[in-house]
Amino acid sequence: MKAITLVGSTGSIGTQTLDIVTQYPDQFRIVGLAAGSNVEMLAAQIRQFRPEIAAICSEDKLPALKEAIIDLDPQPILLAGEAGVIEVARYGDAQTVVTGIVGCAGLLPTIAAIEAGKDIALANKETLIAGAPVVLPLVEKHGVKLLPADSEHSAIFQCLQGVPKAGLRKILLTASGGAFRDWDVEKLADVTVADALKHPNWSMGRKITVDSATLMNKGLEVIEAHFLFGLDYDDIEIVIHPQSIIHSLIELQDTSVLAQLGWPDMRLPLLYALSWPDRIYTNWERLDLVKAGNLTFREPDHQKYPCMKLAYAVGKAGGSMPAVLNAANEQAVALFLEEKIRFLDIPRCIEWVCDRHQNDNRANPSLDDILTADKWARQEVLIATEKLETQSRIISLR
Ligand SMILES: NC(=O)c1ccc[n+]([C@@H]2O[C@H](COP(=O)([O-])OP(=O)(O)OC[C@H]3O[C@@H](n4cnc5c(N)ncnc54)[C@H](OP(=O)(O)O)[C@@H]3O)[C@@H](O)[C@H]2O)c1
Ligand SMILES: C[C@](O)(CO)[C@H](O)COP(=O)(O)O
Ligand SMILES: [Mn+2]
Repeated sequence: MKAITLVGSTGSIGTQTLDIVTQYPDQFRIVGLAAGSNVEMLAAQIRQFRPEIAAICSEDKLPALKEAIIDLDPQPILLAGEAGVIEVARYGDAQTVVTGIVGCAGLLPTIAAIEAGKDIALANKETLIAGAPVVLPLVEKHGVKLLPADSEHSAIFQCLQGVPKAGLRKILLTASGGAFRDWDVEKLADVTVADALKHPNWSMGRKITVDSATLMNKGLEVIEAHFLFGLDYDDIEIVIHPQSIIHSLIELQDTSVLAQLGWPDMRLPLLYALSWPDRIYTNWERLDLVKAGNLTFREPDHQKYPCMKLAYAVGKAGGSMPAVLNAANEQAVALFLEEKIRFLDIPRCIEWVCDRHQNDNRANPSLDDILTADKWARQEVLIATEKLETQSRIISLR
């Protein structure tokens, strides 16, 4: 029985992970749960999974959480705030921590889990994109496993089983193309939040769904793949695959290509991150290639979606620049979701902020450097939106 802790338990990744635990009570048990502010759902999860410890980040929600489970005996340890979430991440005999927190908010809990010797089932990609210069050495130092749960990186990881490290030549990251893949570029100026949240294939949290629509999710995943698998950026390619059946591919030195296929269902990469190196039998719908139908592929449109090239350039720059890109994206997407900026302002703001960090890029950033860069970038986005508004200047996109 594997003991797991789940941070971000009330979100898309979190609830799908708990669906797995519910289906396999003989395989998994929950040690800790942590959420942001959804006190009702967290209370229900505590009641169902009876963790030893739980935390809610929004401190003002702690009294309501205590009240909601006051009848439980024994009581879990209940904590609040960022410190509480961090404590959950490092607590007890959990062997694996599933990182389902959205954004760079997942960085410190992930570091705490690694330092406590826990394997990481990595769904939260922002943690690695922003924090790799600190996270990867800690993974090495503490001898823990970093198991990819992002669907593409799980596909690559699955294909790599049994492949010698020197055998890998290229990674081919597939992309659905997001909500606007069939829209004319002229129409993107006026898209609404509701439009952007209509992902063609996956049901996900709001932030990542907008990232899929801007293709920044794919740009972030290029950086994620570089850090996870060590390939140069020029050997990581993006291919648009509208059906999201092939979850990515690897090309080997002899030009052979291996792929992992399945229905677009995040439970599969999550389950493999928890069961690796074993495989657990499921009664989930098997892939039916005839039912899946035609599998098509096309080149990414870098004119329509500048976020991908921006991410490649930032990844190659390295240092603290990926942390700046990530934070600027988080802030810009949040402003878009609040209907304070337009969809096309997202890449413009990010590029403006990254341009302004170039001379301050820290080649080997410490954790403090990363956190400082993150905070700076979020502030800079607010300045960028004013510039965009007042100067109505169209920043030339590369
Ligand atoms: N969803 C997918 O299919 C998918 C696939 C691949 C990778 N990912 C990655 O997985 C991560 C989560 O994505 P998601 O779609 O599950 O997001 P989501 O549905 O928005 O859920 C985010 C979770 O994080 C919690 N949270 C937010 N801020 C927090 C904080 N400061 N401390 C503790 N918990 C906090 C939220 O809590 P409350 O709701 O209680 O506020 C919620 O449980 C992202 O990094 C995403 O890129 C997601
Ligand atoms: C489900 C997924 O892994 C989230 O990262 C996938 O990447 C989303 O689809 P898209 O190809 O980025 O649109
Ligand atoms: Mn993905």
